Amino acid sequence: MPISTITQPQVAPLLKPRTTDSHKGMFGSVWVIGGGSGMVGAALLAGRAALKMGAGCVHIGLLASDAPSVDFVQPELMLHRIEQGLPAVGDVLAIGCGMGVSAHAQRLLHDALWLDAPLVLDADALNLIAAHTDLATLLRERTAATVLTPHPGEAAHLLACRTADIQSDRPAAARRLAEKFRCTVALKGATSLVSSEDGTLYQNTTGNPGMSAPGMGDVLAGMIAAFLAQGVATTDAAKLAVYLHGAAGDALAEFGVKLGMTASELTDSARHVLNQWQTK
Ligand SMILES: NC(=O)C1=CN([C@@H]2O[C@H](COP(=O)(O)OP(=O)(O)OC[C@H]3O[C@@H](n4cnc5c(N)ncnc54)[C@H](OP(=O)(O)O)[C@@H]3O)[C@@H](O)[C@H]2O)[C@@H](O)CC1
Ligand SMILES: Nc1ncnc2c1ncn2[C@@H]1O[C@H](COP(=O)(O)OP(=O)(O)O)[C@@H](O)[C@H]1O
Repeated sequence: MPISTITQPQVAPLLKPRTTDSHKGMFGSVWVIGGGSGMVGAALLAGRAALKMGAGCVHIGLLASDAPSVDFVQPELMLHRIEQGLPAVGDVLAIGCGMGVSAHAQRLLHDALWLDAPLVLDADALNLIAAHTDLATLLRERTAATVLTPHPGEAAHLLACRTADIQSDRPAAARRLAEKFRCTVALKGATSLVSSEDGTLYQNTTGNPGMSAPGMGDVLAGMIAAFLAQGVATTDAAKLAVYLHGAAGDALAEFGVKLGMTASELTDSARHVLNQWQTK
């Protein structure tokens, strides 16, 4: 099956310019659940990215016992410590960033998979699904939109193979994941691939090695969630986010920010690129 390349003219119009009488209620609410002990930053990065991609409101549910109650860098975010069950999440839930694989994380993911709301599953949510067949079954049986965002290591866990096997035939891996779990899949890495549920493949050519830095995947998960919350269709949201994420990295590289690029800088760059597209 041919693989089409994602282009700016395809993805830039997917997010419509705002009307003059718009209000925040029109742009959806995103919840991010993750941030276990020592990895609160992953959930903050995802939540900040969702906010800066235009989501109407963003809540972050943190598992860490020492979770902060406010993000002083981005006080627009609403932070919650999740001690027990899944809260009433909004329009879209991104779950897994820095979440860990504790029994608590496993229970939260179990309940999330039952939700009739779009989900973005990243990082430890993927590792948990790889490790627990009941979660994998729930995922396959979901009817609401789901996007999986594995890096090659996570993809290998999900397909019970080695990272090298994934890398040796990335298109086959992306398609197998989409068909196995009946989801849209963004298989990350240099030249990320997006597969729709039916196995249609799209390759992304934006991005550069400066992006091989911690937290970049957390930002991508937040971006996809924000676009879903704003009404972009599932596979389109993944394509838009993957292309824009790479383009934001390329814009930073053009300014000489290569080695030492940070995920926070990439988020701001993505906002800049997105706004440039909207004014053209
Ligand atoms: N600030 C924070 O709080 C942050 C927290 N974070 C959180 O940390 C948690 C652990 O997530 P993580 O991805 O760092 O580790 P992990 O799942 O063991 O995978 C690493 C292994 O995967 C592979 N691999 C990955 N990419 C590859 C590629 N392109 N190409 C090829 N292989 C690739 C490679 O495997 P190998 O080649 O060794 O088999 C590599 O050794 C998670 O919850 C995350 O959200 C992070 O987001 C960072 C910021
Ligand atoms: N060499 C590269 N070229 C293009 N994109 C890259 C490169 N290295 C990393 N990326 C992108 O950065 C992100 C890294 O995500 P991930 O591995 O999940 O990191 P983390 O877990 O630290 O957030 C992915 O979207 C990936 O496509």
